[in-house]
Amino acid sequence: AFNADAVPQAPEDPLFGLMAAYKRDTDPNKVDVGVGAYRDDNAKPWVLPVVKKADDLLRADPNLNHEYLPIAGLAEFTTASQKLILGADSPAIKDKRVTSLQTVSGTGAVHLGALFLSKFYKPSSKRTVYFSDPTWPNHFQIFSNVGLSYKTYPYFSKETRGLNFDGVIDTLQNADEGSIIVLHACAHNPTGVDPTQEQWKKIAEVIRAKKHFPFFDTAYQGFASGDLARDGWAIRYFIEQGFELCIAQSYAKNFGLYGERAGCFHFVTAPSSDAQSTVIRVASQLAILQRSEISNPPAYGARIASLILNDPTLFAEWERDLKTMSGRIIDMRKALRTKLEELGTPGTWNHITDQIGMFSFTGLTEEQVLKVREDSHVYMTKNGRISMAGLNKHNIDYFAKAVDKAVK
Ligand SMILES: Cc1ncc(COP(=O)(O)O)c(CN[C@](O)(C(=O)O)[C@@H](O)C(=O)O)c1O
Repeated sequence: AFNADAVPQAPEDPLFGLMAAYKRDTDPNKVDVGVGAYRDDNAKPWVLPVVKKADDLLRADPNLNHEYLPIAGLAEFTTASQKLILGADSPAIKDKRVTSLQTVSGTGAVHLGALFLSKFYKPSSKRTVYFSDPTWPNHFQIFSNVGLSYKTYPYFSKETRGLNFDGVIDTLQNADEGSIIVLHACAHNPTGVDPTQEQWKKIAEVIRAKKHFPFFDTAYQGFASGDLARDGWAIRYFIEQGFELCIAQSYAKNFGLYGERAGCFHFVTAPSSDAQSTVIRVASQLAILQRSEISNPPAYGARIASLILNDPTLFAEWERDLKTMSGRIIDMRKALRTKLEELGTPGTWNHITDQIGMFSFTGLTEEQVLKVREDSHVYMTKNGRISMAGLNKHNIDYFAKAVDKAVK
């Protein structure tokens, strides 16, 4: 007998709880700056025009069916995904040192990587995973679920509201040799603070010196700078430096395929004479894990993304759609900073425009976050993160006044 009555109540997921609370709120002025999902200037979800076009093409295909995909997913999708994040001229692709599997979005890729490492990365010795503090909250439970213990490296400086670079370096320097280091490739969630290229080079030096293993999580390529190659710079630099690493790649945001769960996992091995046979063995073990977890990944989102990634005209249109999203977010950053400065809201607000990507780490305290929710029906995560795409011409004045009221 199971005695399910012994199962304890789990806490509600903070983010999905916030989304549900927002949906329940009937106040006409309510503002959702919670979930990291793009909204247009009317606070509506935005189906990228290029995704609509790809959808029409897909539905017009008379050979379209609902057969299983291979365990590793749609090959034209994973191949195109490698080129997108590594660069078409990547030495890792040329040397066939990378293997990729289509996953259940970014979460599935982080999980598959964590599961693989828990089984094969220095299994006989103590392994520690390091996350930035703060990080995407789901990182903790994904890695704990596969039995890997974790610590954090300081990442955000409250004083400068920028990167605590010394904190990063010192902690990685003093971490046990050969730790797994989870790094946000660009548009850090939740802080919107990224290392400069010079700082990335120093971080790579420490990771090399300590024989750490880099695990990149990229969920916002194209959102940080609006330029896909630039947003992939850190990963490409590490590859140039010859690192062996993992990459979890989400297409939720940059294709707006949130609920279709389109993503990819890449394992890159270091240059060596038997790199290709290593990658083939790694691929075989990843396939066994994927088979037991999901058997094979969902087809629709990958087909849409693959059509766009593999067609130069659609790709160019996608880049324009990306600029529409990243451009509107930047406009909202400028507008919000200006409004808060005009209101004389206590504190400085340059970090709203200094930070990049989808989120702003406002600096609001937990009680101010609760206050802005109770008084003004504004929904942001309790760490003070706001998803800039939740703001628009119609609500930004109201939002700025709500923050001003909570902070004063
Ligand atoms: C750093 C990071 N990595 C991976 C993911 C997973 O994304 P998916 O599985 O949908 O591809 C997110 C999404 N994080 C959120 O945008 C966020 O609001 O933080 C939200 O979708 C979430 O799941 O929490 C993320 O921010």
